[in-house]
Amino acid sequence: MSSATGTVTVQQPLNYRAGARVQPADGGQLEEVFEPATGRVLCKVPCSGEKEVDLAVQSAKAAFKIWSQMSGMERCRVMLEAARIIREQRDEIATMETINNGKSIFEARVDIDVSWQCLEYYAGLAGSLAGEHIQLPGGSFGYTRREPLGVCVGIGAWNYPFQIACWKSGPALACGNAMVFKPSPFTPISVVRLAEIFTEAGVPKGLFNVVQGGAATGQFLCQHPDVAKISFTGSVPTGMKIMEMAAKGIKPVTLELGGKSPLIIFSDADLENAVKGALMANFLTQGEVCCNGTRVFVERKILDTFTKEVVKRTQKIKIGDPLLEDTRMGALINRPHLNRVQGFIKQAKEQGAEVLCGGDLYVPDDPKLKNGYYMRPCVLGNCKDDMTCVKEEIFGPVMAILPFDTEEEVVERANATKFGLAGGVFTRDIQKAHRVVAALKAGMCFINNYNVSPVELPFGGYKCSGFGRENGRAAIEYYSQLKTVCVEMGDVESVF
Ligand SMILES: NC(=O)c1ccc[n+]([C@@H]2O[C@H](COP(=O)([O-])OP(=O)(O)OC[C@H]3O[C@@H](n4cnc5c(N)ncnc54)[C@H](O)[C@@H]3O)[C@@H](O)[C@H]2O)c1
Ligand SMILES: C[N+](C)(C)CCCC=O
Repeated sequence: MSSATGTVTVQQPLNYRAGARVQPADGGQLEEVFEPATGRVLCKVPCSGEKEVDLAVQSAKAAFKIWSQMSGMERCRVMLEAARIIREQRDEIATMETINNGKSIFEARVDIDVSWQCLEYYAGLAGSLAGEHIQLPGGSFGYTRREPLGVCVGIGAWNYPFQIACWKSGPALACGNAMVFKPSPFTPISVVRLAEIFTEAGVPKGLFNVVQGGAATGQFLCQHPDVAKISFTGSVPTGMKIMEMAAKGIKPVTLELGGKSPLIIFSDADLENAVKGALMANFLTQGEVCCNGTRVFVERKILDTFTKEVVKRTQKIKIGDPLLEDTRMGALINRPHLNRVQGFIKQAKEQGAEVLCGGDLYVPDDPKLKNGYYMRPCVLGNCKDDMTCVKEEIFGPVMAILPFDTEEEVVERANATKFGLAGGVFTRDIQKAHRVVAALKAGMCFINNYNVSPVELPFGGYKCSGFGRENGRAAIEYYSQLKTVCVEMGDVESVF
């Protein structure tokens, strides 16, 4: 694949089954895949039908028999090798991600680093997965075994295509499972590279398969009788459908869904860090980040100073060709999504919010970028809690600033949402910081920073933002099951 913006075409098949790229056995409708930076079509991908989904699941089932019998240490070695290859190919994979997603190359490299770190982390855990030994009366005893689930399905969103696949396959494979992964039809490219890397590293052929397609393909996967678990990253409405399908087969699910997270800035915060934190909380990946702190509550005493500084720095964000080293904001994922984000800004204005900066379309000077999906990052002032822009997930570069007066008031307002993915607080008062995060109804809270993602820390939501956890030791619980064995050392005392 050539690597300059506007020059790429993707020709190889993007399904991956039994250790090789394949055309789907029953590929139906063709999905056009766009390069967000230019609006060009990168390729057309056939959506996998029921037959291809079944072949992928059967391929995973066969590999599961081998992989699940290997020791944790053997699995560890293979996963470490996969992590090493990703590290070695970091720039190439990051370039693919940027071309398909539109995010800056600077950020894509960070995503790839987080990806190999995730595989390394779970490789490290694989060798120490163990149960317990429990003594019982008369010398009898019991023990528990941590066993894999079987074939797990991963369904991903388009904002972190490679990273999401690693966050799911890392713990799944470490626990001895196989996986069939379906990326978003908007970003089908980089995950196939991950599949190749796993094979190169030495996983049994078929252990990690990729099927391409949209909702229909996803449904075939979720409904397949040989699938043991579904791990989904995406929107709340799709999450509900996934849960309904999983319920029919009593399949466990992990749901990583949307958010509308609060970021609370107290007047005693280090202003420089708070401003940087607010930008990190809103403008990574063009604002298309599930855990973004898009409701920025600012203590009234510092509202003007904080807002002025945030606006000044937001206006300086370098937008443009995402493959250029100094670009910090690339293109949104596609035209309909850009229009949707613009619609939210229009509605915000109608409802009385003030656009303090940005929000308009951005047309780069470079002629090859003129059909790309760019907009200027936006800061909204004069926001009220009941405005649509404050209640709904926009999933674009739009920050809403809301003043507050007391701790009690801001905690109540921060929690007044159906979502509960993340939250953040900036203050120098350590007791206040811990008190506030303890009161926030959110799964991932940050104190004096935002949107950092160490793989050692569990990540996941409360309320409508989902359940189950990715990353950290916690994810092991969601990719394994516990078998209890009760061992009698004496004679059977029968009641009959
Ligand atoms: N919590 C997290 O970790 C996290 C991370 C990234 C994105 N997200 C959320 O994802 C959303 C944006 O992503 P999106 O637009 O790709 O979400 P989406 O729900 O439209 O799609 C997500 C995935 O589900 C598939 N899908 C759609 N309908 C399906 C169905 N009926 N059955 C099975 N699969 C189906 C899609 O093809 C895609 O692969 C946002 O709400 C964002 O907050 C959450
Ligand atoms: C890596 N981040 C920035 C924490 C994002 C995690 C995935 C959410 O969309």
